[in-house]
Amino acid sequence: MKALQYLNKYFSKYKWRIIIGLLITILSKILTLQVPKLIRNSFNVVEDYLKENITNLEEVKHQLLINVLLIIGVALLGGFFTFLMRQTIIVTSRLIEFDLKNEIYQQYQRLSLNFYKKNRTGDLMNRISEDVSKVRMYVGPAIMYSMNMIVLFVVGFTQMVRVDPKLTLYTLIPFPLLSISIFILSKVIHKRSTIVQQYLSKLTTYNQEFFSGINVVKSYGIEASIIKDFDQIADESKQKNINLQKANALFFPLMILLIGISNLIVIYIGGLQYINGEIQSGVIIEFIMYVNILTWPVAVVGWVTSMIQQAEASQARINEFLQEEPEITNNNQELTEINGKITFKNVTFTYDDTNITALKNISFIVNEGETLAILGKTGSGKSTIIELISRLYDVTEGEILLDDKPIEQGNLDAIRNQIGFVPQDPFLFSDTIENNIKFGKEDATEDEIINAAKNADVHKNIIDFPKGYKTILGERGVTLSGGQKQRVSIARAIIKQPKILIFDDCLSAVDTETEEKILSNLERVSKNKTTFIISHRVSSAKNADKIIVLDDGKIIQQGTHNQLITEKGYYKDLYQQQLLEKEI
Ligand SMILES: Nc1ncnc2c1ncn2[C@@H]1O[C@H](COP(=O)(O)OP(=O)(O)OP(=O)(O)O)[C@@H](O)[C@H]1O
Repeated sequence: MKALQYLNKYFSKYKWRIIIGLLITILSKILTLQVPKLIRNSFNVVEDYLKENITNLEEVKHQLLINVLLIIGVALLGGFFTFLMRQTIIVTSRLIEFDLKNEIYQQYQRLSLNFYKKNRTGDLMNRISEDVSKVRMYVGPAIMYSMNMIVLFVVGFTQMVRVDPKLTLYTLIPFPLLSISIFILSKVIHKRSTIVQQYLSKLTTYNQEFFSGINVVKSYGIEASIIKDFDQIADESKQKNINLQKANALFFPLMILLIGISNLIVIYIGGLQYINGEIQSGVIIEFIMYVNILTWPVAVVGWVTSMIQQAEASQARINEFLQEEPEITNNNQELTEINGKITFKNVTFTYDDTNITALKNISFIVNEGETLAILGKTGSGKSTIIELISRLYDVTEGEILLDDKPIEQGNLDAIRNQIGFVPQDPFLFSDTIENNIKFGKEDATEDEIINAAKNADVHKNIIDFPKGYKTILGERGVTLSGGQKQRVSIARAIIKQPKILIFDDCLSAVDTETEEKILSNLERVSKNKTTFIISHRVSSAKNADKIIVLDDGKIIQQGTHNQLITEKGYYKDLYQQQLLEKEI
């Protein structure tokens, strides 16, 4: 129960709702338990008339009518309070669920990129949906049924003892047996349903991967083997489901058997007492009703216990994430002004998870408004430089200065707000093209959006779609080509008019002619902005103020285009090779 203590703050936040819920529960159960008493009275009145203890038939009719009206009234009122009980407690559980989801979501936003690298997306999604739902079952139904059970038992038991202590004792004999057997059965059901759930997610994951990779599956013609694998998982899943249903199928017969035994005891012992003249016939009916009313709360004990166990496990998983501290912290709360000068001083960086030293002793200076092009073979550390500038990671050794001050001392939001980043593999949301571009600047006007799209050379493609800028992208919308995606992503970065622009190999999917056009537009757009261009093409780098060439995390060449084409090395080789390709 330790993990669940985390929820105490929410219980305290909603304490009044919970207290009112508790009071309503008590009221509704007291009312429910009036019905057996009234029925006992009705039977006793009839019995008294038959035994001639009461001789006036009109009086009997009158008492019966009053009892019937009271039964209807009490049942209606009890129903109304049961409705109110659900309204208060279940609604409170939904409010706590909402708060908890928001808390986890805010924590997700706070955490650094490394956290996302270490944890799988499925796991992140599961904790905020599945695990929170399981916790809700504890704060809502589990608490409601527990209150229900306690109140019913205390009130019911007191009423029974008052009427007939001996019969009460006999009636309750099967109850421990009932709760133990249901507890054991609930455990079996819980175990089996967990396995069924695991198979369900196995099936979902399998299908999700299959649908995502449908192109590969179809082009390799391996549908038959996919179907075979699917059949196997589906067959195992079916078997586990059948096992679960077998356990489920035992639940009701077991309940009915135990209720039956209790009823038999009441009839037998009560019957003997009646023959001996110790009780009236109404008491037997009253006790049969108690058996039926009290059996259900006992039956849910096992269920409630398993709900609490599951919630405990889920909350422990949630707490793991909630207690995680972001590696990158904002050390300056003041919104600082940024000009865009970037200095790398002997920077070395090692990725925690793989222990790969991606950058080794890197130094360079990019003045405000200058353009730096970074070239190098794949895996040489180009993207890592960019991640450090955006402070997605902090350096392992050395120092990065922003406007001559350590980057860690700047306001994190201000830095990120002043960076327009176009990643290697652009991500567009399932939303309109317009909103995808505006993502960089929420309050952008239509003119600004069109202007950014024109500068990214994608405006003409967009207006060719029947719905233009309102075209929906993504799974149920239009699929853009790789080059079109890159250009929408460029428009998103430049609309922000940031101080620092970063293009991470983002022109790889466009032809050289479009590349030329975009580059000349960007030259205009990125005037006075510090710009980083990562590329595999000399054509993207040649106009930069400075060029650095990386190999295995080290700078092996640096200078301007004119300097580097005269120097023997990677840059000159690449230049000549790409010149040749152009001529061919
Ligand atoms: N998130 C990460 N976790 C661990 N190692 C990483 C991570 N990202 C990159 N690396 C490793 O760091 C090295 C440099 O990678 P980086 O992505 O910076 O290279 P790159 O020059 O941008 O390559 P490419 O041109 O293929 O994009 C590689 O060996 C890579 O495997």
